Amino acid sequence: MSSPHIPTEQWAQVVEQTGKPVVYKKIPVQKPGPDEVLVNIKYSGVCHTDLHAVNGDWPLATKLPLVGGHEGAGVVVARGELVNDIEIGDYAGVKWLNGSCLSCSFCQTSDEPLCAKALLSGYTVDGTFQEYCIAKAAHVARIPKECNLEAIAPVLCAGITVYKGLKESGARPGQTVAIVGAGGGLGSLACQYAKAMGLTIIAIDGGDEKREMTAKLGASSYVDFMTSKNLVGDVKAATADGLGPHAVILVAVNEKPFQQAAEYVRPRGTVIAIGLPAGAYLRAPVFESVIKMITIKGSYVGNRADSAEAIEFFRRGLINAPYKSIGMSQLQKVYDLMHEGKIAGRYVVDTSK
Ligand SMILES: NC(=O)c1ccc[n+]([C@@H]2O[C@H](COP(=O)([O-])OP(=O)(O)OC[C@H]3O[C@@H](n4cnc5c(N)ncnc54)[C@H](O)[C@@H]3O)[C@@H](O)[C@H]2O)c1
Ligand SMILES: [Zn+2]
Ligand SMILES: [Zn+2]
Repeated sequence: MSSPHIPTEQWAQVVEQTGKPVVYKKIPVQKPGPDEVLVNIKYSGVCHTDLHAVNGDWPLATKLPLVGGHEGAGVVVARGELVNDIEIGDYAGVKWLNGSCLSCSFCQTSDEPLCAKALLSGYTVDGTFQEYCIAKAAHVARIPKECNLEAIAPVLCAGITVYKGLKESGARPGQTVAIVGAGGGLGSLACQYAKAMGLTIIAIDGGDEKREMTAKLGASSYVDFMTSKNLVGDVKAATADGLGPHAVILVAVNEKPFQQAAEYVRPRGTVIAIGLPAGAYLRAPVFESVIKMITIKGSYVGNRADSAEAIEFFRRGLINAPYKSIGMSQLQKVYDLMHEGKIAGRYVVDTSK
């Protein structure tokens, strides 16, 4: 394939100052290093993590100025001289894990997200809210040509993360999982992955739009956290025997549900914390946790194999989560809606607009 034309300047959304609106402006296109690729990002999903980065509310500093975004789907347009397993013209995805050292004990044992030297797209290195983004070739997601780049973008963080979380929960086909924050970006994908895995789903979120959406995505019941007078009782009551769900996937952005899950999870059940509300703590009653033999775990994105598997579920047509499209120039509007909790599903930005 002949080399594509690569401009020297491009449009990007830049965080110049934490806590301030993002700035839509032209910035230079970078050149990939020896072990990197340059991906012409066509579409990027907007994850709540991007909003945490803009707000600077996590105990981990971002680079500044910063180009956010880590659900970027596009086409490889250049590669460094050491890269020989991905071709110019291939579809590729830039994920949260932009790169890792590949040689520490975590990288060696497929726990790359735990690498102390991990590079994080849209956080410690520039991400996908630009037309051309750099990523380490080893970590770039391989996307089959038959996949729609717009629809697959949310899989690159939300999909991979919830797929990994569901696996970490140990829930088996036929068992019940509660998805907390089911109407959001991660939650809507969690509904689809859980359905594909043969799990019964209790969706927990707020409002009727999310109730209707999660029902379409495969949830068999819905508990509205905004109107429920006894959330713990309502979640338990949503299981056939009233003993609670086998697993709980926490993808909400508030602390409260992180303090309730241990109370309604089934004896021997597992609570998986994925959402990262600022300054929040998990809470569990010691007595019940012990006599119910509960497991509580964190789950953080996924490794390269998890990523490939999550993409394969999508390629097979098992994952159809709703998304709304908008030009990248409108990114701040998406953040404003997200801040208000008004987004059902995911927003995907088109970098050409
Ligand atoms: N662990 C990881 O690897 C990982 C990866 C990606 C994102 N995240 C984090 O996951 C969180 C969710 O991200 P997102 O993009 O899906 O956000 P989102 O804003 O799209 O969705 C969050 C959902 O939580 C719901 N919610 C709020 N309070 C709730 C409550 N009390 N009970 C039930 N639902 C409630 C909201 O209504 C919303 O639908 C963020 O904190 C993000 O940073 C973690
Ligand atoms: Zn994310
Ligand atoms: Zn490492």
